[in-house]
Amino acid sequence: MNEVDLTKALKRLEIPSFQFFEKIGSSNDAALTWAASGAPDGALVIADEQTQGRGRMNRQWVTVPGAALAFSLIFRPSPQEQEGISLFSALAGVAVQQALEKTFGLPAEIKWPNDVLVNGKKLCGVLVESVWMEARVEAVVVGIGVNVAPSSVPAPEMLLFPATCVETEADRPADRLLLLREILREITAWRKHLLSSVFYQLYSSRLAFQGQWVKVSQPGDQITYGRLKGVRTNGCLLLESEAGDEIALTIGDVHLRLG
Ligand SMILES: O=C(O)CCCC[C@@H]1SC[C@@H]2NC(=O)N[C@@H]21
Repeated sequence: MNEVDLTKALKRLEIPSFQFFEKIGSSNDAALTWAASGAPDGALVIADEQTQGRGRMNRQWVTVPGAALAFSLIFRPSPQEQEGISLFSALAGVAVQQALEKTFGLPAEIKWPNDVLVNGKKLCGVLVESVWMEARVEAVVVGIGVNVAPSSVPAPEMLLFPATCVETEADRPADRLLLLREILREITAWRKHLLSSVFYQLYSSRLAFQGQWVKVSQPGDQITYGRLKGVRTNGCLLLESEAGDEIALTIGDVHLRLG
């Protein structure tokens, strides 16, 4: 990946401005800095390699050069979007899921809130961070990491959840820039429908583990068990407890409950 190819790939997409780094700490950190100094809505930070890539709940996210996609988008939510800020996280999951389904014919699913799985293994993670100004969100940074080539998949002992990559699942070489284009196209298209029932239905219909018993690990070593019922329109996860009560969760890691 280089700046010239990237410029060509981003042509005719609604990306007002971008920063490319061959090597960076974390594209989310660069995007947060740029957001604080006036980055426009839709600006993109992309890196070929990250040395301090971050995942949800402060986990490490490894990005080796030449093998993955690691990028962060900066959004300036409109007054209407302020009502559904949490849906930017779902937007990233839906966009990657759709791009993989349409471009590679992969049976991609979304592990709530926004990991993308293929055949039960994770190939994309999303880290959403917000910049607040009093009660208003000034900017949302949506960081997306996709494992594209096999060398992007960390060793099993480094993983909390089994992982895979696009090329292994599609059984063919994958062009990172083509995939980036498709993801960005999906993000732009679905952002226009973020608060609509069509978006909600798509997100719900691609959710992994529907109707299955799951375990949700939350910060502070809290664990919640239940049958996965779906999501609310605001993106909360809905479980049904063994006693039949409804449980709504705003944060956590979903795993299938074994036994
Ligand atoms: O699965 C997760 O916990 C989320 C992983 C998010 C990784 C992406 S890669 C691009 C952006 N920069 C980061 O440091 N993290 C996100």
